[in-house]
Amino acid sequence: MPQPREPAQPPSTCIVPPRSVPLSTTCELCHNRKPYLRRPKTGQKICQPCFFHVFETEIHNTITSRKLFYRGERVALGASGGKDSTVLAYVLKVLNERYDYGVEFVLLSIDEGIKGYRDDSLETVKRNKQQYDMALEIVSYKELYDDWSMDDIVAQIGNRNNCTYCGVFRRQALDRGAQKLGIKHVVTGHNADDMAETVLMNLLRGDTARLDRCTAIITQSADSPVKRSKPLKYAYEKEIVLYAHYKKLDYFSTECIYSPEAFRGTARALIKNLETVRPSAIIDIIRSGETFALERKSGGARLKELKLRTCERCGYISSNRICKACVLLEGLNAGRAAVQVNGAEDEPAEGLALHKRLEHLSF
Ligand SMILES: Nc1ncnc2c1ncn2[C@@H]1O[C@H](COP(=O)(O)OP(=O)(O)OP(=O)(O)O)[C@@H](O)[C@H]1O
Repeated sequence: MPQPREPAQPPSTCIVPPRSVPLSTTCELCHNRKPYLRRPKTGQKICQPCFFHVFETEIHNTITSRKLFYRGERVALGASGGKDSTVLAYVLKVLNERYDYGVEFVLLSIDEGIKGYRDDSLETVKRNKQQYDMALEIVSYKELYDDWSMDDIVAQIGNRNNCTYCGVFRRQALDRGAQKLGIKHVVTGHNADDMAETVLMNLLRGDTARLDRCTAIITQSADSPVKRSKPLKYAYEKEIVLYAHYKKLDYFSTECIYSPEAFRGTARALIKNLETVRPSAIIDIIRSGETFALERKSGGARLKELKLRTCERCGYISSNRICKACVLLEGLNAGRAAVQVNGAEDEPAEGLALHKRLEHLSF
């Protein structure tokens, strides 16, 4: 495998202990080599080869115990160029070869159209394509959604709600990209920290229906023929960063330039604080989410009853007459028309109604 480029500087979350911190004389796993780092997940002092081995083996165990793949399967890998999906691509390649999974992985990138962010990260994915010898498919919002890029959307609606648009569009775009490739399974780089955040958010919102299903490693929504899975579900973000750094993986480390969803940011900060005092908090929150025994009320039953049909606007599979992406597009296009007619930058008359509809959409 060709050697990836060295990252410009160590990642900010790198937690290699300073040289002055005394470590026990031998690695706590192999009892042979000198320890090199303290493992974020367990606090064990271990050497670098053991860190690589334990990190990769845990992902392999997740894959096999949950039977994520089958021999001969073609799987699309949601590749954003960021640390999580880059580590996922690299580790899946390593494991596929080491354990002979017999799976074909294809990189699938969505170009949301964010200048200074996604254009740069896509360059990273193009290099990953060469480094990992995987095919790459790029699908853009502009081609799928009436020529709208995220930059255009933010210029029209402002920073509020932009993550909602991006989330709905990206979810469908990944599905459509996979379908274009004739693939029915997309893996994403969601990690343990992301999972714990989601559990906490659903708990804080009192959203028991989502709490019940948000920890599932394999998901398939009622309006999608494509299933999703998260092989990094139990991998700590800090370990992903360390792994990428020590392996000198080529990834893009800039955050999205548009403001993240405030509530998720707060949950993230809380998780990070909890992790500082009790590293197992992340895995404990996921385990709690997995084992909550919730009485299934209307939410769970409704999903099963939903019938698949095609959206009357775009023809793509949907559980409603009009798919969520088209509902959002309708508002955007109405706003664009209003700006063209009035020549004004004011929020369109439809704006308020659209915000109300957004609140009713379940993402
Ligand atoms: N533009 C994209 N194209 C393809 N897949 C994407 C894209 N954006 C996100 N994903 C997938 O969704 C996962 C979670 O995305 P999220 O936006 O939370 O980014 P992240 O946690 O920073 O992950 P990463 O480090 O991989 O960018 C990513 O790991 C990736 O698999």
